[in-house]
Amino acid sequence: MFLNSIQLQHYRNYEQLELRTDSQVNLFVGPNAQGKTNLLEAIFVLALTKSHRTSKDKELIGWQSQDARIRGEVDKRYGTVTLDLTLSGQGKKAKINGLEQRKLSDFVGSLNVVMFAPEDLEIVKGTPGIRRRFLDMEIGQVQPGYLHSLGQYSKVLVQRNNYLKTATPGSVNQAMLDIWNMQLAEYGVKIIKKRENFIHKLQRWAQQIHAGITGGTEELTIVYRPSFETEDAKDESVLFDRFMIKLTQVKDQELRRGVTLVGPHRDDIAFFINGKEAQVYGSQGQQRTAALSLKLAEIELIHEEIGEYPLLLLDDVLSELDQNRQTQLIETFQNKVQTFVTTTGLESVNIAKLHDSRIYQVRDGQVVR
Ligand SMILES: Nc1ncnc2c1ncn2[C@@H]1O[C@H](COP(=O)(O)OP(=O)(O)OP(=O)(O)O)[C@@H](O)[C@H]1O
Repeated sequence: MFLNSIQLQHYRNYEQLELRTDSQVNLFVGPNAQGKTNLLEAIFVLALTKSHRTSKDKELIGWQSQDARIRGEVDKRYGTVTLDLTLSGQGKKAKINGLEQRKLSDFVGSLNVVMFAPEDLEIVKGTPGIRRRFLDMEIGQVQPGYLHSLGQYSKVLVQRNNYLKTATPGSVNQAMLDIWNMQLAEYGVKIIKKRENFIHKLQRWAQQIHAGITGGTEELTIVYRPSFETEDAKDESVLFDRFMIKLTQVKDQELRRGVTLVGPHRDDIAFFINGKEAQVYGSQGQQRTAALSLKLAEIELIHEEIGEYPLLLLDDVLSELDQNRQTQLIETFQNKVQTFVTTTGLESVNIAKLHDSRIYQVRDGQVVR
């Protein structure tokens, strides 16, 4: 897919912006704190309705304004679509070709993006919460229904946790807990199945790409770590039963601690390089290469799932990659993936390798071609 243009209104430090983005590679150059990341973030938000760096939508709205608007015109396989997203204190409104979407999950997936930013190193070395967020964002883009199951699961989880906080082993209303358990397991199993499937496919691509970057010296493996045994579960009903059994087993512990201890909200994934866990034993360079392989794998996976390539957003990462990894990255996206790159200086970018590129200067919320 190809983003022809982007318009912003009251988005962070952009009062008004209308920008044609008709090159394959779009380089945004400027000193710190001018709005380079804000622009990439806006494209990301148009795709996922959420920012990659904050969960508070209020932060995205210009300080002097009540709402922020993002509009993008996207060429897709079957035609051109105009996407509109409005963020305000009252929530979000999304339109496709002027038609308001009843559910945001119907809008997500109209534009697909893969963002690679310095903080993505945290997917390998950070907390499980960061990895779950990564999974949810990526699966949500390509699997219709995933975000809906996730939303339903979260609602049940909040209610169940509220109940566990007040109940004690002596006063528990088992009938009520059973209802929550069944709902939790019903939505939870759907999430687990989709995560398993996604990781399986991602690992196939990531392994191949990682071997390419490291000249075949490193083998990357991605392992799903659910909060209960899911292996060899033939179908969803087996998983459902295992989930319910596990909830029964931890019931007393949950009542003591006042929190739900089993389910996809406690899942994790682990990365292994040549059989050793990267989070524990990997060097900074190995972790960075693993994160890069993961992002490049995502590009291929999205292509496999939806039949077209996503946009690639590279926020301030080219300068951090050595020539070998930069070349690998450029060769992966060259000619097939429209790319948006931010950098403070062009000296670290191997411009000679880029075809059809355009340079934009970013200064204080203004962009000049
Ligand atoms: N809601 C907002 N309203 C207005 N301005 C904002 C808002 N949020 C952030 N800003 C401003 O945006 C600027 C930061 O922009 P951005 O994060 O895009 O920087 P950048 O150009 O990518 O710089 P760096 O190279 O340091 O990453 C800061 O000046 C900040 O004050």
